[in-house]
Order: sequence, then structure tokens, then C-alpha cells
Amino acid sequence: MSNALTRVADHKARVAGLVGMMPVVDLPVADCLGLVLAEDVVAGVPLPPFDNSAMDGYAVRAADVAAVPVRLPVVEDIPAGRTAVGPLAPGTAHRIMTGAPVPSGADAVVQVEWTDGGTSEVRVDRPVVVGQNVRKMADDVAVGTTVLDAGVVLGPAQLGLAAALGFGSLPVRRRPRVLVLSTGSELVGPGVALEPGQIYESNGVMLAAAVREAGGEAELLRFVPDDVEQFHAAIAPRLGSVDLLLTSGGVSAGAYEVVKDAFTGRGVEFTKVAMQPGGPQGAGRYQGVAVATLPGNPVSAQVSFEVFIRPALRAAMGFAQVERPVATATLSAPVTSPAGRTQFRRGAYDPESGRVVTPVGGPGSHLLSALAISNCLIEVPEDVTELAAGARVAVRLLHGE
Ligand SMILES: Nc1nc2c(c(=O)[nH]1)N[C@H]1C(S)=C(S)[C@@H](COP(=O)(O)OP(=O)(O)OC[C@H]3O[C@@H](n4cnc5c(N)ncnc54)[C@H](O)[C@@H]3O)O[C@H]1N2
Ligand code: MOO
Ligand SMILES: [Mg+2]
Repeated sequence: MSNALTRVADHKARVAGLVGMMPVVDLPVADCLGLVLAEDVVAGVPLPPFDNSAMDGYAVRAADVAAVPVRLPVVEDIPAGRTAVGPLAPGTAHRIMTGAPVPSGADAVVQVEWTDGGTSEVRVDRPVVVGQNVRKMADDVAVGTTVLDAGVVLGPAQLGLAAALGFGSLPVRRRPRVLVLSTGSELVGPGVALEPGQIYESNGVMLAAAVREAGGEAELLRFVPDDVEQFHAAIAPRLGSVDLLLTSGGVSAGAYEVVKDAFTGRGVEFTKVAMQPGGPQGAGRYQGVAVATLPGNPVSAQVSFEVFIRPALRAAMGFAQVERPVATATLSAPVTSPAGRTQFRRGAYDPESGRVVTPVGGPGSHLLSALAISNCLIEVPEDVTELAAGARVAVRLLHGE
């Protein structure tokens, strides 16, 4: 048995190389939230598409209301959505609503509060200047303008703009499809009273959520027993439709290591990475499909996802920023760390009160409740075995980009 450890950076590079760039597809605008735009978006219509009123009131010629009060006959009523409106004759007014087209001949709108609100005749009490309360055509966007650059991450405002310009779909890099598979004959589902030796399955739920949070699509198989035949039977029908097979469990040094047994010598390389938690890892390609095998201990699985899988999925989706934000913080309590391994300790980071980070729980990779109340991973470098309270450390924030 070899004791050589794989460097974190080397395993990371290996995983990153497995999942290729996702293809560009046209998706309905409403489904593009959080995706990366693949081509520039160029305006084919102006915004606004026509001169329209910014106020509920009366379209007038400013010259006709220069001396107030003045009474004008109300000739037309123009709600938003009316398309054919005759021109405004001098000395008259058209009642007009916000967003309705300003008739030719009118050069301003008097808001209703500055009038008596009449419907056949209106008394205007205050003058307006030319252009007042008129939103000019193309004021916001001229035809031919590049309004969104390829590479931008599509958020609500970007999707709103595309919709306003009449786009029904946008070219984006699609979400990677990840088959999340939990192995372990001890795993059962909710609603079952636990027999001694059984546990409720949790890695699958956690990893599928992590895939979705990263922007991917997850299909979840939660209860694959430690049996190579059943493992192959579970994955075989699904391999053709996934971009990544992500397993948990069955990769360590014991007997019944189902994932190791199923994939050894078949394109997946198993190794021990110089990190804690998350030591035992595997990565490769099985029947052409990218495979990453995470260790079964829940904290190990989740930390491995953060370190190796999330950046790979983000890169495949075309994000420029694939890593979580990293801050420098002051440790509130000492920590110890194994020699020769990067330790990722769970922490509670308080960005407000002096950027202090407090280690949460111990280093044990079964301590799921500590993970659930942490918001960062404290990174203790490979060559460091002890850090005193007050030491400056890098913390990898578990929320945001
Ligand atoms: N002799 C050695 N034993 C172990 C070593 C080692 O180097 N030598 N490494 C330890 C480390 S570190 C880890 S991490 C684990 C990894 O083991 P496996 O990947 O084979 O995982 P399992 O044995 O299947 O499970 C480990 C642990 O996690 C629980 N588990 C598994 N799947 C789930 C799930 N879906 N939901 C909730 N909990 C799960 C499982 O019941 C075990 O308790 O190996 C160490 N051993
Ligand atoms: O790597 Mo194991 O992941 O330390 O518990
Ligand atoms: Mg197992």
C-alpha cells in the first residue's frame, strides 16, 4: 500500500479537467436565472419603443399652458395599450395615462394633480416645459446597442432587460447534470425506525442540494447497497444522460468498498489527498462519463464537494469566478491540525466584529451539526500543526461567489 498523499491542488486540477465546458443552448429567458450568457445581447428594438407619458395627466403643447389657469377641451382619452391615436390639435388636450403613447403634436404632459381632472374639458393650473413628463423613444436603449456582454451572469435585472427587448430565449451554457449516488447498506430513508447499525441517509440530500446551489441539476439515488452488481445496475441506465457521476462512501481502506471495487481498473483512480477531512478520493472517467467519488463521512463529503466539485461545476458553466470568496480572519481559539495535510475546520466567521472566526465543533468528520451552524471553512495549511488564538487565518466563506 502506498502512503504517498496527493496534493490538494493536484486532485483539484484532475477533477476540474474531467467536466468539460457545458454546451451553449437557447433557454427560455425565465429559466436563465444564474446562468452565464454565451453571446452578446444586442437590442433589436429601442427602449422605450415610443414616446410615452411618465405621468397620469394630460398631453398638451407646453405653449398652450404657459399662462395659467387655462381651460382646454379634452379631445381624446389615451390609456396605456392604446395603439392608434390621432394628433393633438393646438389649443386642446388629450387625457393620457402613464405608459401611453404621447400623440404627435403634444410636447409635454401635465400631471393630473396640477389640473381639475376634467374629462371633457380640463383646467390646467400650472405650466409645464417642453419635454416635461415625456419619456422619449430610445431614451434607455437605442437599436443596435449591446446591452449585455457574453460572460455576464444573468440575474433578475438582466433577465428583465432581455424580456423588455422582446427576447423569448437566451443563449446560455446549460446546467451540468449530476447523478448523485449514496452507497451504504446501512442507509435507510425517513419514516423507518432505525435498527441498530442503520442510519438515515443524509449525504445524498446534502450533495444534491450542493449541486443545485452551485447551479447544476441533480438526480439523486440515495440507497445503493454495498454490492458491486447492484451499484452497476443503478448507474448503467443513467450514464448516458449525465455530465458527472458523484458518489459518496465506499472508497476507503476496508472490505466492502463498493465504489472502489466497481471502478478500480476501469478508468477511475483512487487516492488519498493531503487534506482533512476528505482524505480518500477518486476521480476519472468510466465509460466516457466523468466520475468523482467522495468519502462517506458526511463532513468529508461536503468539504470535498466545496474544495473539488463546486469549482469544477462552476468552471463548466462558464463562470469567471469559480471559487468562493476567501477572507482573512483572526482565530478566537487555538486549533491543531495533522502534519502534512491541509485542514478545513468548520468555523463561524463574523465579518462585523473585527473579522473573528470561531472554530465550531472538533475536527471529526462525522460532526454534521457543527457543519450546519458554520458559515466558513478555516484553512490550516499543510505545514502548520498548531495555531494559537489570535492567529491570522484564511477562511473560505460558504455563501456567495
Ligand atoms: N483503515 C482505514 N479506515 C479509514 C480510513 C483510512 O485511511 N484507513 N479513512 C477514514 C476516512 S478519513 C474516511 S473519510 C472514511 C471514508 O470511508 P468511505 O468513503 O469508504 O465511506 P463509508 O465507509 O462508506 O462511510 C463512512 C461513514 O460515513 C457514513 N455514511 C456513508 N454514506 C452516508 C450517507 N449517504 N449518509 C450518511 N452517512 C453516510 C457511514 O455510515 C460511515 O459512518 O473512511 C475512514 N476509514
Ligand atoms: O478524510 Mo476523512 O474525510 O478525514 O474523515
Ligand atoms: Mg459505506
